[in-house]
Amino acid sequence: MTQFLSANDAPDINALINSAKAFKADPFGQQPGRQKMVINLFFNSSLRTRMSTEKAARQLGADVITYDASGGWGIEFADGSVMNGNTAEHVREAAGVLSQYCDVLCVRSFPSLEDRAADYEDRVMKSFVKYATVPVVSLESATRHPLQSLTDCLTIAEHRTVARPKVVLTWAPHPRRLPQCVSNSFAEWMRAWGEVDLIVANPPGFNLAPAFAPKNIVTHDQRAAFAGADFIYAKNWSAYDEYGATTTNFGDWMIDEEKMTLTNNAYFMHCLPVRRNVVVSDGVLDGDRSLVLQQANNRTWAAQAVLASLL
Ligand SMILES: NCCC[C@H](NC(=O)CCC(=O)O)C(=O)O
Ligand SMILES: NC(=O)OP(=O)(O)O
Repeated sequence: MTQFLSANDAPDINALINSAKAFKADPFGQQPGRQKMVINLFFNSSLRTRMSTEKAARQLGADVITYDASGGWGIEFADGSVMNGNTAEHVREAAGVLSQYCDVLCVRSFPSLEDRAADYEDRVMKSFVKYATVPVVSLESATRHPLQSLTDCLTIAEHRTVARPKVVLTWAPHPRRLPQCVSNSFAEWMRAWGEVDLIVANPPGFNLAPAFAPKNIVTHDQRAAFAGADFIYAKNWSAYDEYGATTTNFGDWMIDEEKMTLTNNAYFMHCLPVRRNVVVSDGVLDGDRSLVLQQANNRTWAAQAVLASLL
């Protein structure tokens, strides 16, 4: 692996899952990070990604610097721009400088949700890849969250009781408009992994980009989708078609105990952070089929598998 931005960068997902399992069993078992440096650059908030990636780097023997880029110099991404506005340095210099300070560069940069073409070009992440001379890891870009998705594969692999579980990715209400990244990436990885039957349930107008969720796996009937499901993966996302739009007219999309009875005693999954009693009821989140804390734990092992491969 030379970078980690999408499922395309992981030619063998089961090998990564097995590597993550090995680190979970023996966190300090390999130290490919000794005398190496990992830099984490965050343009947006984080709890899990920040802590688990730092922990992963340290357990591999690496040193790690985390930088809150939202409080730093404004970075320019447009080529040929006359920089007489608010941006103080160009990504060409920023990426070039940081590459001299580290062996792996990890970046989080959410979408604008204003300009679909710009967001779906993944310009920020791609610019760091273009101008960095070290491997780049996505900590959630404008379109994807691959470390979360690898974690989700690991968590499903650990908990499935049938070879090919039914997995439902369901839209859920939220008071703010959120990125499509987690959901795009989850669908991308489930399909690339090829070991689950994936259905995506969302209200009309909220279909994900067809490249991630083709029409034949999408339904607008959440209750029908839940029938016989082994895993329910909940997430809000804003609209792709009417880009960035959301609704406060949520309808009956929150996940609660009654809906979970439609499933095959399914596990409940969410990447966190989650809005209680908006996305999911307390009863489901605190219930014994909720995997949200196990998922957050698995973030460390997934990050360790990826960083070990790149270091
Ligand atoms: N990294 C995991 C999710 C990050 C982000 N969630 C959020 O912004 C939630 C914020 C809130 O609940 O206000 C998202 O949906 O992509
Ligand atoms: N799941 C996840 O990425 O959480 P953070 O946004 O807190 O890093």
